[in-house]
Amino acid sequence: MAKIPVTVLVTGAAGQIGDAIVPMIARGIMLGPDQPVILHLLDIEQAAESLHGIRMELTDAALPLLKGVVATTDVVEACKDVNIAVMLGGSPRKEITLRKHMLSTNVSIYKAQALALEEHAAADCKVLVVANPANTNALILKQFAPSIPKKNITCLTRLDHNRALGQIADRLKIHISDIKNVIIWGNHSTTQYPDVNHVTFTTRNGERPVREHVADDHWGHGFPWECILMVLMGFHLALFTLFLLNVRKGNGQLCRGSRLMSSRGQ
Ligand SMILES: NC(=O)c1ccc[n+]([C@@H]2O[C@H](COP(=O)([O-])OP(=O)(O)OC[C@H]3O[C@@H](n4cnc5c(N)ncnc54)[C@H](O)[C@@H]3O)[C@@H](O)[C@H]2O)c1
Ligand SMILES: O=C(O)C[C@H](O)C(=O)O
Repeated sequence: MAKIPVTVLVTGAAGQIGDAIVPMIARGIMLGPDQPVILHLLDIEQAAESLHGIRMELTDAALPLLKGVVATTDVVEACKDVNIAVMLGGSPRKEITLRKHMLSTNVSIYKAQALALEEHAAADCKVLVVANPANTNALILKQFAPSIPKKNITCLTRLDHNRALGQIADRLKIHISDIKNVIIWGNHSTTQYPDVNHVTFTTRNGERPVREHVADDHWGHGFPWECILMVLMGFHLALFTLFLLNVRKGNGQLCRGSRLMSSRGQ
């Protein structure tokens, strides 16, 4: 028997991440190949044309699992009967800002959207907050949508763990599947502590501690500020300071410029 469609809200659907994940949700990548979906796409007036374009692309694709699309700039219409909300809407971080600098803009957006979800979404709605500061936005959402069970509200912070894995793999020229015991303490901000103290990686001779290995080689040459850090702090400490900074701030994105500031495709 065919399953009942699940209504999925994507806020900020016309943005970079929305553009990438909306077709994935419509193709069953999020909920499975036999789960029909109805998509509710929300964005602001300034993005209405892009939103319309996304809707037209979904129509053109004639996706078998897609049972309906509501593309709107009206938060109440967007939140009606929603079972799952993926919250991307908000301002992204620019090159010189930190995630906490997005508080004033994004928190007011999350308050309004929480009130609409509280009133119009399904009682057992599940919410994933992505827009930054993701953990604070999730907290605001919980405060202003008290009838949504707390355990149903989460925010995306796995990126920090993946980023740490990627940095270590890149550094040691190994695959991420060979790395164990990365820990991220704290939240998705510059106050987090990506902890490599217990990290090991697989070698032909068994498990080796990462800290022991990186102390031996010559990483960091060619970047003047890294060399300065190394002189000031000593090689080993500087190495891990750079690792901390890279994971906390997502420096790869800083290199790619403000248009690609957030992590589309990561
Ligand atoms: N938590 C994480 O790991 C993580 C990873 C990547 C990106 N992010 C965050 O996700 C968010 C989206 O990233 P992006 O690259 O798609 O940004 P983007 O700027 O390309 O897209 C954001 C979209 O939100 C829309 N928007 C703004 N205000 C809105 C509102 N009130 N209601 C509905 N939509 C609104 C914008 O018009 C835009 O289309 C950013 O806040 C970014 O910092 C978080
Ligand atoms: O840092 C950002 O603003 C986007 C995302 O949260 C990231 O860590 O890459």
